[in-house]
Parts: sequence; structure tokens; C-alpha cells
Amino acid sequence: MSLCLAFTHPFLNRHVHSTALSLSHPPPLSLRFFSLGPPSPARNPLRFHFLYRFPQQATAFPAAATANLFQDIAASAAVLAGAYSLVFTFDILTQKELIQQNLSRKLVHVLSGLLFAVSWPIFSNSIEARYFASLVPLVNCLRLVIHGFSLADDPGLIKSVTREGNPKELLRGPLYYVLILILCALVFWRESPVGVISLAMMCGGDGVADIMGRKFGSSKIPYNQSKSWAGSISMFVFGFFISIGMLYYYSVLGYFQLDWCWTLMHRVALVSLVATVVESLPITMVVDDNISVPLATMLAAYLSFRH
Ligand SMILES: Nc1ccn([C@@H]2O[C@H](COP(=O)(O)OP(=O)(O)OP(=O)(O)O)[C@@H](O)[C@H]2O)c(=O)n1
Ligand SMILES: C/C(=C\CO)CCC[C@H](C)CCC[C@H](C)CCCC(C)C
Repeated sequence: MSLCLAFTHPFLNRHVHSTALSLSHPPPLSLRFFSLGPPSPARNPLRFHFLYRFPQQATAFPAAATANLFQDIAASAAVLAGAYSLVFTFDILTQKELIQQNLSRKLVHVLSGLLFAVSWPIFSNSIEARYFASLVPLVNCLRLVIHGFSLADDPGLIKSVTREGNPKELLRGPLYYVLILILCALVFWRESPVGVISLAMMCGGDGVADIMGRKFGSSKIPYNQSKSWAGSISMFVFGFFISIGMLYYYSVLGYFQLDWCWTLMHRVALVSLVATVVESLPITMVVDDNISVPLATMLAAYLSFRH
């Protein structure tokens, strides 16, 4: 069995190579790559890839370009509607006092980014698809700025996304959060595991750490009395499993070809550990978790998956 994962990075315009780790015999050098998209039948005779096709040059196929454009517009509209619906739902739940404001905020934190990453495969395979997807966090970014400066009033947004109902809170954690979503969509998209792992850690890991830490966090971390072992352990565990889930989701859809071996698990566990340690550090007054955690994860995942 061997690990085989390499991807072409559209912005870095280079292959991020990976050594192949073979338990039996090293595959030929040419195969020591993460392969993206529907691998050639010879390599994967049994796997059906019904979604991912290699990005098309739209100009070569005008009909395909038109179909892609309509698909991306529809996908952006659907995901944007989902974003508004999510916030509206938690606003109603908070208003009816079915959940506390803090829990509402954290669940929006956990679900928004993860559902955004899960939605990426509904966009087309055009080169422009990532830009259409990024429109959704961009619109939400503008929404946060407008309401954060109280240029307009949206009590539902403020109630479901802030700690104490102060509109200015929107200009910190939530704003950094959507900027990271834009960064992951534009730089990593469906072509690199780094983006989805970073969102899994920021949204899933950090969000659950808060929920579990507030509830069970009596035993504090020695170097940071505002964080607890329960919160950090939850971040590691949930971050790890949500990352694995994301990788599996994108593998099944044909975007990543992963050999599900212990080496992959070790790499994801290492990235999850790095993110957990960074999140536990007493640096929130200097840099928000919604910046430090995803950036640390991106670096760790890039270094971990390149060799
Ligand atoms: N490793 C962690 C992380 C969080 N917490 C608990 O969750 C609370 C909020 O955690 P924090 O990461 O500081 O959340 P913020 O990002 O600051 O909160 P918000 O997202 O609401 O801005 C902490 O005070 C603590 O009670 C914890 O016990 N252990
Ligand atoms: C409370 C938050 C961060 C603080 O730590 C999260 C704020 C989320 C934004 C208000 C809404 C972001 C929506 C996403 C860009 C798109 C979600 C789409 C999905 C289909 C629901």
C-alpha cells in the first residue's frame, strides 16, 4: 500500500510533490504524486467519478462556458440563500430562547464554514468557479462591515452572531472568519486538501472546543487559564475527524485520490495537534483564533502533505 497524493496548485503553478510511502515497494517516481480528479481508469478501475472533471478552458467550448456560467450563478445564489437561512434560523432559535446566544454563535461558527466547504462541488468545473463560490463569503463580509459600523440594522444577524449584541463585534471574529473562507476558496479550492482541512479546524475544531470547553472545562491549561483541557482535547478530536470526513468526501467525489493508510491519518493528526496547540496559546488579545488557527493549519498541512 502506498501514499499517493500530489496536486497542481493553480496559483503557485507548481506540483506539490509528495514522497510515496510504500509498505511493500516504492512506486515509480512518476506515480509519486497526489493525483487530482478522476484518476485514469488504469489506476482506479473500480472508482466512479461522477462529478469532478478537469477544469475546462471555457473559450474552447462556448456551449460549455454558458452551461458553466449558469451553473455557477445558480450555485452562488443557492449557497447565499443557505447562508442567510442559517443565520435566520439561529436568530429565531435564539429569539424563542430555544438556545442561548453563545451556543447560537458557536453553532453558526461550526456550520457556516463546513457547509460552505461541502457546497463547493456544486459549482462548475470552470476556472472561474472558485470566484463565484467566493462571492458568498464576500457578500457576508460586506454584510458584517455594514452592520458592524451600524450603517444598517439587522438585529437577527447581531443576535445570532455576537456574544453580547454589540454590532462592533461583527468586525472582529466573524469578519476574520469570512475572510478566511474567501482565502481558502480562492487559494486552495477543490484542488488542495489544505483548504478543507483548514476550514475543518477553524470551524469544526475551534467551534467545538468552545462549546465543550465552556461546558466541561473545569481543568484549565497551565499556561492559559482561559482555556481548558476539555476544550483542547475536543478541538483535537473533532478537528481530526472532521478533517478526515472532508478528505473522504472530496475523495469519493473524485477530487482527491488518497490511499487511506496510517500515514495519512498520522499527517492529519499532526496537523490537528498543531492547530490545537496554537488555539490553546494565550494570544487571543494579539491575534484572533479565527486567524491564528486556520493560518497555522494551512502551514502545517502544506508542510505535512508535501513530504
Ligand atoms: N481550548 C479551549 C477553547 C475554548 N474554551 C472555552 O470557550 C470559551 C471561548 O473560547 P474562545 O476560543 O476564546 O472563543 P472565542 O473565539 O474568543 O469566542 P468567540 O468565538 O465567541 O469570539 C473560553 O472562554 C473557554 O471557556 C476552553 O475551555 N478551551
Ligand atoms: C459567528 C461566526 C464567527 C465567529 O467566530 C461565523 C459568522 C458567519 C457569517 C455571519 C456567515 C457566513 C456564511 C458563509 C460565508 C456561507 C455559508 C453557506 C452555507 C451553505 C450555510
